[in-house]
Amino acid sequence: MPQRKRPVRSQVRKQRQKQPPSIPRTIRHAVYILIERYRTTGQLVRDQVLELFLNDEIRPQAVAWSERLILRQRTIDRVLKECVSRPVDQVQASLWTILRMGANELLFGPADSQHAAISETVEICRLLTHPEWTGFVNGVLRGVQRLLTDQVTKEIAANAYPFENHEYRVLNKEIFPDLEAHFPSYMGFAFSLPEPLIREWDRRYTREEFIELCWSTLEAPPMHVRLNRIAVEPAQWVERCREAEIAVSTTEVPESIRIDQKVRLSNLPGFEAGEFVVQDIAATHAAKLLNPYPGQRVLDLCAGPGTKTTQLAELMLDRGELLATEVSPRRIEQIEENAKRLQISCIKTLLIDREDPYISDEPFDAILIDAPCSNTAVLGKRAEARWRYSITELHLLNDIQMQLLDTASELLVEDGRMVYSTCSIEPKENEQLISRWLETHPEFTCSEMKSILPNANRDGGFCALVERRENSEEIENVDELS
Ligand SMILES: C[S@@+](CC[C@H](N)C(=O)[O-])C[C@H]1O[C@@H](n2cnc3c(N)ncnc32)[C@H](O)[C@@H]1O
Repeated sequence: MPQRKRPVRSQVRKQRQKQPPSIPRTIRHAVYILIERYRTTGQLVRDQVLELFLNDEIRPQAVAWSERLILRQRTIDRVLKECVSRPVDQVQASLWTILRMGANELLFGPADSQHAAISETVEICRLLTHPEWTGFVNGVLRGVQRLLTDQVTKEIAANAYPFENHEYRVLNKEIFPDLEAHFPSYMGFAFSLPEPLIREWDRRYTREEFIELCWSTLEAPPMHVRLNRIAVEPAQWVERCREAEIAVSTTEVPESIRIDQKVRLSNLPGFEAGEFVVQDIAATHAAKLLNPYPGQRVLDLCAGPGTKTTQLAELMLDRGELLATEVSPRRIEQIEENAKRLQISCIKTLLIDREDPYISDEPFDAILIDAPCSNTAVLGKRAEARWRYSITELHLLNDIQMQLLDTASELLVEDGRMVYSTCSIEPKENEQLISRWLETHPEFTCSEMKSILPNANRDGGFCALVERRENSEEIENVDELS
């Protein structure tokens, strides 16, 4: 992305006088504010959107447009560079944001709104009191429009980019890298993924698997809810949805139900009564692998916002002690809100210090370590996560993950069980990390692993059961789901 040159003092004064209004006047203006704040502060769109004055209808749309822009940023930039005649590093960063907004709408919005996409984006320049930008923005966006055709194809091609439903929208020029000579590079630009991740996936997967995986990073899978089995039977809940004419489907996991239409959570049966939480099927495996019993003393080490904590409590039939620890005060609040809504009383929360995590003098029977990770198994849901991925970041995460395993192992009773889980598909923070940790902890062994690749219907993820060697066999069972 182009870097803004350091402004001279008189320009700073001029810019201060030209402060844009803080209350969004239009949806595009809201998108501009959200993207600029994300660019300059790193604050996530979802975290900042409530600070803007937006009505309930416009807010989700502004979030969707902004997140799509962030997610498809690399593809958008590739197209824009084709249409911008001046050197890209001479375009101011906020002007580039406006170009990205227009290109986002042209490339991914409905075909019949192209005229509005250009004229309304140009209007943003005036709203921001930059009338001098209008001609340039208009010219570049008309260039993007000229690249578009109304054709789609099922095949990847250097003149086509992934659009929707596994179809590629055809451009009238080959602007992406040549497929035969530079296949991974094509994938990076067309699917808007960072180079280091593309290189990893190219090494690990066949071409078909690679393409399928990249498609899964573009859109969130359908929403699933996990029913609170203490409060409700799946068959009854599904029946109540059908009576309320809400389309849902049962899945291979009895308590996980797919929601097949757009609906507010509060309009699903039993929201207030705590009959369900939103949770993807892939995320349900870790707590089940830990399999805590009623009456046990259990630790959920990285618990916020509490989705798996409540699942552990349900498996314990709300009997015993379940300590949920977190380093984030906001996430502690969320765990407490979730426990309250689900009417679960065995959960206690504890805010801990990242550097010096004192948790308890008493050991635990079972421990879940749902570690912070690169999120590569849920990229379709987390628009910004792909841009955090790097080898350096992975090393930093590995240090935290190793530390969490150390902390947990010291708090486990002699015959206790611990499960390490991530929402990543990177062996470096999954299988390989567990192997490395076991090398320095020969008293432990891994007795089961589950690795799930994401696809159009579900997230991916990883979980591993780790037990003390005296009480367990060598690896019995490695379960690979793809
Ligand atoms: C993958 S999320 C956990 C999701 C949660 N288990 C659930 O199902 O809702 C990882 C969490 O670990 C927390 N975290 C990060 N570093 C930590 C540490 N050193 N100790 C404990 N928690 C940590 C983060 O704040 C984040 O909430």
